[in-house]
Amino acid sequence: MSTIASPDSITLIRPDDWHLHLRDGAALASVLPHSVRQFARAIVMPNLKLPVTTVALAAAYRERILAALPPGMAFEPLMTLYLTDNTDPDEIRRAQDSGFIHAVKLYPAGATTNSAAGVTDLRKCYQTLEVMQETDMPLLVHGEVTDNEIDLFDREAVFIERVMRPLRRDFPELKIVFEHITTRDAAQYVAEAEGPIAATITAHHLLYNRNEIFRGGIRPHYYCLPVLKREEHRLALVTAATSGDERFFLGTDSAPHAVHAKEASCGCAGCYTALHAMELYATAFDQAGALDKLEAFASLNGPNFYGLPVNGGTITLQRESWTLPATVPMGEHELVPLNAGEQVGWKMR
Ligand SMILES: NC(=O)N[C@@H](CC(=O)O)C(=O)O
Ligand SMILES: [Zn+2]
Ligand SMILES: [Zn+2]
Repeated sequence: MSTIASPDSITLIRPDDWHLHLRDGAALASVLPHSVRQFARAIVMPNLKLPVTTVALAAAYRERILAALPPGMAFEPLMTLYLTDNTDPDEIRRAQDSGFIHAVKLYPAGATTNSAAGVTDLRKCYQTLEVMQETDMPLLVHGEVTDNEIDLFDREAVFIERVMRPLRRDFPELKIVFEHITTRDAAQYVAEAEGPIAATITAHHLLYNRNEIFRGGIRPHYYCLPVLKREEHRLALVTAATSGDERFFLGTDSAPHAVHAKEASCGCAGCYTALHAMELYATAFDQAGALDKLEAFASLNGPNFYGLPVNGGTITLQRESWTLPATVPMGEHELVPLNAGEQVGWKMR
């Protein structure tokens, strides 16, 4: 392994982002260069306004992403399909044959941004899940129940009991990624479960607890789903990410929303971190005294789970303070990145 850890500089095998929102159209063109600078590949989420429910839609979306790449920049979009109550099991076989679709995403209907077309009852998907298990197609899970009786902060923990355990009992060989985990419950569940399961962890859930949403007033740019949790949960996530356990890997969940959609009476969920993702992860691992564990988390564990080769090339992160811009363009609008106008203590070279 090529890791050279030192207090002021770290060189890693080029990392990937295993959970990313790129949107479409002019917004896609604005945000894509940020991820391309940071990552060699990304698992691209299918929650467009018109969800990416078929191989044909995924192929067209992939072409739009490739067409929006800055000239001379290499980046591989790893496409996903959006699971619905009606996903045809044969679509999974076509997806597996396509070679460019690497996973299928479960959004419980109503759980998050553009999830209205999501799954209302997982039992409706059992034939499709059967084919996924058989063909080794991973299921990526937004793991929150949507029941209004369940407290917002408990929705991930309740999901484990109500959905994840029955699902994994019925499909023990199905590859599952528990996306953007936010609780000690989820970290423990993934660490201890039998069979092919992994989890992505965002930089913001490693760095912040729920106080951040309310520090000095309501701060919509720290609002995402699943929502930030208590400090004890943040600490459990840091422990998981820095443990060296190959089940945990990097997924930014960078989720661009225009500033007017975030700073509103009913603001959208999502934090934008594509601009400075590796810097934020370096900060979190550095704070934990675990920079030597960053390469496994960012560059090795993901490809290992997905059965893809590790990237060639390296990136270098240096301890150096720089100021995040207040806004960046997003098509005809602007977006406010996480940490806008603040100092970040690491810089990617
Ligand atoms: N994470 C978020 O808060 N938002 C994501 C959707 C998601 O990943 O749940 C988005 O698409 O905006
Ligand atoms: Zn999600
Ligand atoms: Zn997401």
